[in-house]
Amino acid sequence: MSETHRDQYLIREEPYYRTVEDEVRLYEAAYAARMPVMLKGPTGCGKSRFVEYMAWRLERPLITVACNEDMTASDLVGRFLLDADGTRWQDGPLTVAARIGAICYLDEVVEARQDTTVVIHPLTDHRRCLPLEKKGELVEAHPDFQIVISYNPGYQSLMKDLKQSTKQRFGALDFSYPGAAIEAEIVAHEGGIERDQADRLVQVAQRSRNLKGHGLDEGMSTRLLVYAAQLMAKGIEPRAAAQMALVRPLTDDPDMRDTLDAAVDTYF
Ligand SMILES: Nc1ncnc2c1ncn2[C@@H]1O[C@H](COP(=O)(O)OP(=O)(O)OP(=O)(O)O)[C@@H](O)[C@H]1O
Repeated sequence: MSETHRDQYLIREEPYYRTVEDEVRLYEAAYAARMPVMLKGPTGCGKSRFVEYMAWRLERPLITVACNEDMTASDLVGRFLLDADGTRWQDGPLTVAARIGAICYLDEVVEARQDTTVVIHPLTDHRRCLPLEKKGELVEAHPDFQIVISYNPGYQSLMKDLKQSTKQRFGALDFSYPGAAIEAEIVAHEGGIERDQADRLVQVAQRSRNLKGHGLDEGMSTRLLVYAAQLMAKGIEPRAAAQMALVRPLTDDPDMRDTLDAAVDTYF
């Protein structure tokens, strides 16, 4: 595999990542052991940003796959394609990652069907290999290869959960929305607004998070707070920005919308 091929997956510039706890040290140790890692936490709380940051820090290529329920094992592993000269094998992202020694990040892996998820099993234990059954090849993972998955326990249902035999192949790091001061620092930095405005956005979000399970499936994510901040930085009045970025995406229920709008009005 050519160096150029590997290079295209390298992250050149340091991604902004605000450390929350001990996650960098723990991840580094897991990577050093080439332990598969599961990042658990709600949507938009910094999991993807963390993997990008770690890939940059460790100088490893990063291949990200957004999983969905229509995804098949071939989408991960590869397939034969028909072209003018006949058939040609094309590696899927997991196979590419295993060959070039990338960190392969499977985002929202629980979305994938279980028969798709099991293809990662031989890569996540001592075998560290990937059988390409259709091609009749056994790919030995490059020594730098590591698999990382993200998983939102909140969305879990009986139909959609990872098998124990999958879960128990990973070390897991818990992610959640950071404490108010750190989250405001992130929102101010990412959104380009003053700190006191960011503090207020975080207060609104914290209110919404208390409503989780009481009419809301999820509270406002850090990602949404960054969106609101970005609108404010473009000159949109805070109330309008908060309604557009924080309240409307979250709920279609008129009562809940009024409750959240009232929370916005308290702070802006
Ligand atoms: N600790 C952090 N440091 C820097 N930015 C952060 C941090 N946490 C969250 N963010 C900001 O929040 C945004 C959303 O985070 P990210 O995309 O990593 O979420 P995620 O947890 O991967 O969500 P999903 O599961 O929906 O993919 C980022 O683009 C970034 O702006």
